[in-house]
Amino acid sequence: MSWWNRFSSQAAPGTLDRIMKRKRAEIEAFTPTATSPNPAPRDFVGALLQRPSGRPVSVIAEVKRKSPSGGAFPHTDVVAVARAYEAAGASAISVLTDGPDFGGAMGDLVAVRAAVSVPVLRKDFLVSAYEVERSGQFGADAVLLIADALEDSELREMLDAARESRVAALVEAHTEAHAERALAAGAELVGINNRDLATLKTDVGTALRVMPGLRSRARVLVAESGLKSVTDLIAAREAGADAVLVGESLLRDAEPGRALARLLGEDGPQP
Ligand SMILES: O=P(O)(O)OC[C@@H](O)[C@@H](O)c1c[nH]c2ccccc12
Repeated sequence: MSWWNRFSSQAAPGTLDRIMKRKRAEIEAFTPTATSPNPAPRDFVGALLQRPSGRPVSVIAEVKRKSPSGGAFPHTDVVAVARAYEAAGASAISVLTDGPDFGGAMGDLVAVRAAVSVPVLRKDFLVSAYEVERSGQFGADAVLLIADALEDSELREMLDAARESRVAALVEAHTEAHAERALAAGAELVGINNRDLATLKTDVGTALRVMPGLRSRARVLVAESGLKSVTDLIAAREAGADAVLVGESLLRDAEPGRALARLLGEDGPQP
């Protein structure tokens, strides 16, 4: 890396910092709506632990219209893609609800949940217990919490809110230190993100290095980001993953459902 690149990447605020600033400003303007009863939650943990036979791991398949690292994806009908994922064997669907950076909306979560019967994860940059509760009211069976971006006290409050709302919480970390913070705060489901959300650089070795040290203490381990092949899934399984979270490599395909079937090793009838 040249001195200029090193200088400019240090000088520029990281992507995660930029998004979290926006999210923390948004929450102030967030007006509570009338609360509706939480619909019967679907069992996210059970879905990830019941690995269908013959598959290396359970897959949480993600829908998003764009991303800061990947640009725009060719599919805009996230409901159709979610249906195709379910038909191809996804154990759960991850729905990006952030608008500015991922082209999503809460309406996508509601529409996807109505269209599939597997559990649905709300993927966003949540900053408060109130948003966790509200996610459940909109039908999220699980929420993502990003340990690297939250204080310990926030993480605890949000985990409490998730338990009260009967919403599963997948706590994501990019480093071993943040994964330890997640466990200390009481997280049972831990995701290791191969992508550094500050620099957007992805190293699929990250989860493989960090997961073995967490295996005995996490109920569910998920390897996240940058996964493309059956080999990647087998490596994740061998490092202790129960599930993987995959978006981009499926969304780049003309047929994301077929791409998922291939990833699960089901490329048509076996001889
Ligand atoms: O599209 P990919 O590289 O397969 O990655 C999916 C998912 O892991 C990624 O979208 C993600 C992981 N953690 C996040 C936090 C916020 C936004 C997005 C993410």
